[in-house]
Amino acid sequence: MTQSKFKITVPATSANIGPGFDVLGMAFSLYLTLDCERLPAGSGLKMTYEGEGAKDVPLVAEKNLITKTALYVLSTCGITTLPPLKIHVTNPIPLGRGLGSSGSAVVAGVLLANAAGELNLTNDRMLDYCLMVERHPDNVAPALFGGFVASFLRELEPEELEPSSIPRSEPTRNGAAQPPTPLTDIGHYIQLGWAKEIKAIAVIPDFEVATEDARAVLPDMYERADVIYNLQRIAVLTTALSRSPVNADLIHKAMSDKVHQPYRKHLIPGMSEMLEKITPKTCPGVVGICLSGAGPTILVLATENFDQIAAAVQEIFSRQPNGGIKSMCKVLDVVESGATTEYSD
Ligand SMILES: Nc1ncnc2c1ncn2[C@@H]1O[C@H](COP(=O)(O)OP(=O)(O)OP(=O)(O)O)[C@@H](O)[C@H]1O
Ligand SMILES: N[C@@H](CCO)C(=O)O
Repeated sequence: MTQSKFKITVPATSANIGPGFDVLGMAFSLYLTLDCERLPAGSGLKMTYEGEGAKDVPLVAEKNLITKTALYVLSTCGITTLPPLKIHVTNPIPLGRGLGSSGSAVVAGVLLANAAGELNLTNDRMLDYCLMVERHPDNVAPALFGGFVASFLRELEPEELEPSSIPRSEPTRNGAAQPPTPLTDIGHYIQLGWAKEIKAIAVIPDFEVATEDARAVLPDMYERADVIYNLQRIAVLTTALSRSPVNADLIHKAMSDKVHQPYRKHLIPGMSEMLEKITPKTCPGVVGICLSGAGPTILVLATENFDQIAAAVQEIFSRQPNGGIKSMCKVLDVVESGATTEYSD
C-alpha cells in the first residue's frame, strides 16, 4: 500500500580526511531532512525550505539539486514528473563549506525518487545514481551508507563522463549531449572501523569555496614521490583510526597530505598555520587535522578538550589579514547509520 507520508534523513559528511583525496569520507551527526507528504493528483509540487541556504536555494523542481536529481532518476525509469508532493526541507549543513552539502542533497534526491516513484532501488543502484550526479564517491558513499567509508569508481568511458542531460552538483565546464542512460556498477565501497572515542570538530569559516573552484587549482599530474607519500599514509590511517586506545601521534602524522591540501592552501587563509600548529603535542586531545572536503572547513579529530581545540583554530582564522575571518564550530559524532527513509500513515 502506498503510504502518504515519509521522511528522508541524510547525514552531512567530510571527505578526503588528509591523504584520502576522493577516497575516504565519514558521516556526521548533522542531518538534512525532507518531510514529504503525497498530495491529490493535479496538486503539483509544494516545496518549502528552512536552514542553511534558505535565501539562495531555488524551490523549483527543475532547478533545486534535490528535486532535479529525483527527476533524473525517475526519468531513467520512464517517469517524467515528480508525483504531487509537499516537501519541507530542513538543512543545517552549511553550503559550499566542505561538509558535503551537495552530496547529501544528491543522496536525498535519489531517496526521494525511490520513495515517491516506489522504485525499490537497491543500495548499490542508489549509489550508482548518486555517482551519476556527484562524481566523487567520498561524500555520497558515507552519506548513503554511514560511518567511515573508503570508495572508488570504476573507470568510465569518455562518452559516459559528461552526459549533459544528467544534473550535476557542480556546473560542468563542458558537456556533450547524451541520453540519461543509468550506468551500472559505478561505485564500490567498504565501511571501515572507527574508534568511537574520536569525535570530529568542524570549524566552519564564514566564506564559501565551491568544490568546482577547489578542484580547478589541482594539478593534472603528480610526482611519484607525492603519490607514494599519500599511499603510505592512507594505508596506515584507515587502520589507525579503528584502533583503541587511539595512537594520536601516528594518526596525526598519517593525516598529512601532498595531493590536494598544498594546492588549496591559498583558498583558505590560515590553513597552513593550523596544520602546522594544531598537533597532539600543542593541543592535548588532538588526534589529527585536515581540510574537510574541498574546504574551507577545517576538520580536527579529537578525543577531549573540544572547546579549547576549536578555539585554537578559530583564533588563527580571527587574525587573518583584512579584519580576520569569523567562524563557527560544531562538535560532531561520526555516525554508523547513513541515509534513511521512514514511512508513516
Ligand atoms: N540542501 C540543498 N538543496 C539544494 N541545493 C543544495 C543543497 N545543499 C547544497 N546544494 C547545492 O550544492 C552547492 C554546494 O556544493 P559544493 O560541492 O560546492 O559544496 P559542498 O558540497 O558543501 O562541499 P564539499 O563537496 O567540499 O563537501 C550549493 O551551492 C547548492 O547549489
Ligand atoms: N574529494 C572531493 C570532495 C569534495 O566534494 C574534493 O576534495 O574535491
